Amino acid sequence: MFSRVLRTAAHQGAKSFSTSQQNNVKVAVCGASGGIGQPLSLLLKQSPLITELSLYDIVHTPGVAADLSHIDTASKVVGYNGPENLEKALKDADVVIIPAGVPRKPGMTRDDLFNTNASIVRDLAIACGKACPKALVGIISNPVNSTVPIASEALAKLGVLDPKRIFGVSTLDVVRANAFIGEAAGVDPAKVNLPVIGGHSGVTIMPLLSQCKPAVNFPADKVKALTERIQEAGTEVVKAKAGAGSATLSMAYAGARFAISLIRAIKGEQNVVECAYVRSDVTEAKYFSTPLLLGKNGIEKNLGIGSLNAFEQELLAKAIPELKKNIQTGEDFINKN
Ligand SMILES: NC(=O)C1=CN([C@@H]2O[C@H](COP(=O)(O)OP(=O)(O)OC[C@H]3O[C@@H](n4cnc5c(N)ncnc54)[C@H](O)[C@@H]3O)[C@@H](O)[C@H]2O)C=CC1
Ligand SMILES: O=C([O-])CC(=O)C(=O)O
Repeated sequence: MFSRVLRTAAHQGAKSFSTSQQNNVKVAVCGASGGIGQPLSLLLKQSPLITELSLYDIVHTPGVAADLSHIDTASKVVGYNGPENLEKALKDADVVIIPAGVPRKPGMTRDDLFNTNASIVRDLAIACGKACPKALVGIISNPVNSTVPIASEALAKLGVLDPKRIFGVSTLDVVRANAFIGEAAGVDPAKVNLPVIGGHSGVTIMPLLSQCKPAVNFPADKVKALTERIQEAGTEVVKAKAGAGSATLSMAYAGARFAISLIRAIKGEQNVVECAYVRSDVTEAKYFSTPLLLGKNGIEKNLGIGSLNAFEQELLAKAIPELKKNIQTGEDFINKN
C-alpha cells in the first residue's frame, strides 16, 4: 500500500497483533460491487488489521469476492449476494461501511439522491441492528446529512441505537482539503491536517483553515476561493466524469482511511482522531461533523469545533439551517416509512 495512512496502519497493525485484546476483526462492505465498493474493498484487503472481509451487494459479489480472494494477504474474503444473504454478511461484524446506493449525475444535487438512497440505507441499518448491533457503522451513501439520521432513527426504532457507533463518512472532505491546501501552500499534502466540520454537502462543508496544521496564512480572497473549492469538490468530480458517476477512487481511499482508523481504535490504539458526521450537541444541529477521538466503542470524546474566526463563524451561520433541514428530512422519512 502506497499511502501514508494505510502504510502507517499496516505498521501499527503488525504492532497491535502482539499486544491488543481483539485480534479478529470482521469488516463488512455493503455496496461492495460498486464504483466505491470495489476499490474500497481492494484497499481493505491490503490491511493486516482485518481478518475477514465480508462483501455484500445486490449484484456481482461472487465475482468481486473471487477476484479479491486471490490477493496474497491473510484476510478471508467472502461474498454475499442479494437481500436473503444480508444478515449472514453482517453477522458479528465489528465494522460496517456502507457505500450502497445511486451516485449523482451532472446537474443533480446530493439531495436528489434521497428518494432512492433513503430506503436502501434504512434497510441496511435495520439489518445491522439485527445482525451486528455492536458494530461501528460508517455511512458513505448520500445525502449523508440525511442518511445518518435515517440510519440512527431506524436503529432507535429497533431499540439498539448507540449514537457513539454511527458515523457519516466525511473523510473525503478532509482528504480533499489536505490536497488542495498542500498544493496551494507548497507543502506535502500528506503532512497537512485540516479539520473539516459541519456536514457533507455545499455550504454545510466547513473547512477550518484557521486550525490547519501546519499553520497556513492565505489572504482573505484565497481563503474564500479554497473554501468554496473544498465545498464544491464533489461537484467538480461529477462534472469531470460527465455522467459516469461521482468520486469513487478518492472516496475509496478516504473510506479505507476511516475504516482503518475505526479498527485501530477498536484494537486499543490511543489518540486516533477522525472528523465524522455524528449525533452531536456541539451546535444547534442534532448531527454535526467534528474531530472525534475514537475508542473501542466508537466515539470516545467529541473534540468540538475549537475557536472559529469571523469568516468561519459566517460559514457556521450558513451551515446550521441547511443541516437542520436535511436532518429533519431524514427523520421525517423514518417516521412515515
Ligand atoms: N460520503 C461521501 O463523501 C461520498 C459519498 N458518495 C456516495 O456513495 C454512494 C455510492 O456511490 P458509487 O459507488 O459511485 O455508486 P455505484 O452505483 O457505482 O455503486 C453503488 C452500489 O450499491 C449497490 N446497491 C444498490 N442498492 C443496494 C442495496 N440495497 N444493498 C446493497 N448494495 C446496493 C449497487 O448494486 C452498486 O454496486 C452514492 O450515494 C454516492 O453519492 C460518493 C462519493 C463520496
Ligand atoms: O458529490 C457527490 O455526489 C459525491 C460526494 O459526496 C463527494 O464526492 O463528495
